[in-house]
Amino acid sequence: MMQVVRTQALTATAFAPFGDVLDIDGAPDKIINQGLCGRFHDRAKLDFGPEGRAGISIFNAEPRALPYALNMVERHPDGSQAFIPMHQHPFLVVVAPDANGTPGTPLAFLTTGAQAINFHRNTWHGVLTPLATPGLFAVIDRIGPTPNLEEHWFTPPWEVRTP
Ligand SMILES: NC(=O)N[C@@H](O)C(=O)O
Ligand code: NI
Repeated sequence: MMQVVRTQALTATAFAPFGDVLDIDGAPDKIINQGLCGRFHDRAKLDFGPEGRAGISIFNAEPRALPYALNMVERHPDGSQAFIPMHQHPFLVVVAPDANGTPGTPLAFLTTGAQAINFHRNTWHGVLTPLATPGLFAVIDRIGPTPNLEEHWFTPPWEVRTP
């Protein structure tokens, strides 16, 4: 019997146990560039571990559609991972709490199109999941000597649906 998880709007508060939401909500921390730019300063907890370093990669991902079969979540024990869209389309962000080494009930968020996210180290999450073309993202994550990947496959998959 397939279990259903309903999408909800991404907010910094709801996402806080899992990571950071990067957006321009509220006033900027600094006004720079002769008053022509607001800087929302240092808004993500980046973590690349003692052996790793920061890397920026570009992901060009196939768009998915809702309802979405969530077959797998993964986590990166050695570092954080940020998804920064290079477009303004909402995308799907799935996370799950850890329950003694396996994921608990997943949560599914839809971004506004003007949000980026940063998963904290070792947070169960769905892989990058665009919902439109281009599925173009900058990804900031750990480059290092270890695999830095743990996967958990759901059988049966969860079904991600809008409310
Ligand atoms: N594997 C990879 O580079 N990306 C995944 O970690 C992901 O979360 O999409
Ligand atoms: Ni990942």
